[in-house]
Amino acid sequence: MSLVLDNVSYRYPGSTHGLHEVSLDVRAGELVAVIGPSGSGKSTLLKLVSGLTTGHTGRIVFGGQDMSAMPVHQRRMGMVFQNYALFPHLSVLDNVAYGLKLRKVPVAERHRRAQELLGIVGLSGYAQRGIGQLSGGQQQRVALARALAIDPQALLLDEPLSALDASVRGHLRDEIRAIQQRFGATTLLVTHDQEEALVMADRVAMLKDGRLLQIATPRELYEQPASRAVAEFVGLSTILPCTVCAPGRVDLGFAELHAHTGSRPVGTVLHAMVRPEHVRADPAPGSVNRLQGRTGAQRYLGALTRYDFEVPGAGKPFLAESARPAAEAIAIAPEHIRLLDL
Ligand SMILES: Nc1ncnc2c1ncn2[C@@H]1O[C@H](COP(=O)(O)OP(=O)(O)OP(=O)(O)O)[C@@H](O)[C@H]1O
Repeated sequence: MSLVLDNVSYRYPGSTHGLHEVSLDVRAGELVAVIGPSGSGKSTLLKLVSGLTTGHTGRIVFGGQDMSAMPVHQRRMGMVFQNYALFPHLSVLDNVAYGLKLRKVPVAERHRRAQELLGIVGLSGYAQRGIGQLSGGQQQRVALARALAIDPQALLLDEPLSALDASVRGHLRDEIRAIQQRFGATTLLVTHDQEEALVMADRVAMLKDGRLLQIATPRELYEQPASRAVAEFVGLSTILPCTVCAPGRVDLGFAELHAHTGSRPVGTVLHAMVRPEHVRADPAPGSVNRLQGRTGAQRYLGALTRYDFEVPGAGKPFLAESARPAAEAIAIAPEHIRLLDL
């Protein structure tokens, strides 16, 4: 079932913070990751969809039905939060079966279903354990099994992996994605981990100051950010102010470069963005967009070295990545200069 937010706004009582005119459309079975700086409204968005927070304007429509007046437990949405919110006094099995008990499913049936889900999340032998006897990763799986037990039509995941260390996180991330696809659950995933968003999501929605800046596939978001705020938040880049000085050319003050200026008239002021992997080291003399300078700070990353390349007059270095740092010059192909309108 698809989830549609249509011009949704919410303000916390007595404050100006919240969500401002957010419209987005999550297709049936799609996983949309919600990213953005701290305080941008990610959790607020999820709480409004879940019904834990009420009082928005605009419409939240799930499966064609307006959810505004529907109580939380009728929404058939499975939720997993950062702190798991498991019941410490209940066994693993009873935690997973909890939502079914609320829905008055008979005991034998709910235990059967809970066992089945524990199998799916890889915890078959743990049904009778207490929550305190589980690792963080195992607790996270219980939370996921509990969310899935009610056969949800939507999954709302708020930083579900943030408490886990990197190796468990990577593994569980793949598992959550596989389970989500298997269940075909329409999913919103809040994360502050960009890599998690890019790897797991069909599309990524970026919020800032309670507003939706862009929703796009991970590739589009990285390669074609719609604004400077998105470009700065997603991945590494060098962003410099520039002016269109002729069709197909921009003036950065210290150099003129060939770039795809499109229909922008001469004199347009904007920003040029370059990703580090698109900075070519030591191009032949006479190459297009060749810039002379010197390599500054270097960080060895194994297969690659990430380094600063200082071009006189640029004001800040170009961030570059290549097998070996440039000795005296770099070049950036015109198609790799992304122009961002102000
Ligand atoms: N109960 C509340 N009362 C007033 N303001 C709140 C309340 N909860 C959150 N806010 C404010 O609303 C804004 C959005 O908060 P929200 O928790 O949605 O952000 P977030 O993007 O999830 O942040 P984080 O990444 O830090 O978890 C913030 O400015 C926050 O301070």
